[in-house]
Amino acid sequence: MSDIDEKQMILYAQMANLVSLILQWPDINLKEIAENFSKLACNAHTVCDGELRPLGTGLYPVISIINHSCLPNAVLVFEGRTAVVRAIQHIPIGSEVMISYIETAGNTMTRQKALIEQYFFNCACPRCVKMGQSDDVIESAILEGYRCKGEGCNGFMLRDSDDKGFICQKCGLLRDKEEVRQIANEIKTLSNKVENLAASGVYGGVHPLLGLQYYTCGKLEWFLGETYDAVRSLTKAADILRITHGTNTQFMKELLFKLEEARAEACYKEAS
Ligand SMILES: C[S@@+](CC[C@H](N)C(=O)[O-])C[C@H]1O[C@@H](n2cnc3c(N)ncnc32)[C@H](O)[C@@H]1O
Repeated sequence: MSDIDEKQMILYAQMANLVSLILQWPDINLKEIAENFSKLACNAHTVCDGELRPLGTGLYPVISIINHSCLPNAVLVFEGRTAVVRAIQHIPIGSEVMISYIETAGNTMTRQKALIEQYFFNCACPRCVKMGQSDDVIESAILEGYRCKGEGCNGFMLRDSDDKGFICQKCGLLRDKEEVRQIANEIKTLSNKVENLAASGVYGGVHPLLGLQYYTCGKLEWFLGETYDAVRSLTKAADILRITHGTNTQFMKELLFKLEEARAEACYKEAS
């Protein structure tokens, strides 16, 4: 038994014990409960909102028969509590529909670790088999993402709740407007690089995270008064996300509404 298996087994046994303590049933079968936790972990999916923020965990029997690939041909999204699988490329008859269980924007080592720890398998998808090759090394560098530049801190920067700037989730460092501008440029450069990779087939063409990156970038550009750039980014976001998310969700309606608003503002600016 590997260290990971042992750690997970201990965790499930502890969780089963907790259930037993809460329920206080005389004939409770601890082994069965621990096994059920283990089955749940392998078969459940994280329910997310339109912007892929996790809301909870759900068990969907039909969805749980779908295998994983880090280069999937379909995506799993949620419309409220309803799970929807959408093709993101043409899937020939007889080919397996595959979704990603994890964040595909991680580098190969990070993805492999996540899959082993939660799903107990070694992924041999077309991206994972390239581990260590030059393509994989370049991809890792691109996927490092935006990190806090605070001394000694490597936390991630996220938009703060007031939408005034970016705040590090680890050390609390706040970035001012000029730095937000730099971040927008970095995201744009990153998105363009990811788009180039997508075009070369590494991401399979359409990816919800790429669409969300354009969406974030468009909102930032709009916030900075760069309306034409915002229209361009929001249009790219809409082109991708209408495939991965459909057009009927509240999230997409908001995006399309923002795009219309940005277009109207751009027209007004041009006319005045
Ligand atoms: C949600 S289930 C998927 C359906 C499962 N293959 C079945 O037949 O019921 C998740 C489990 O399937 C297996 N699995 C999924 N994708 C895989 C892949 N690409 N390679 C190997 N095993 C995979 C792993 O054992 C994982 O824990």
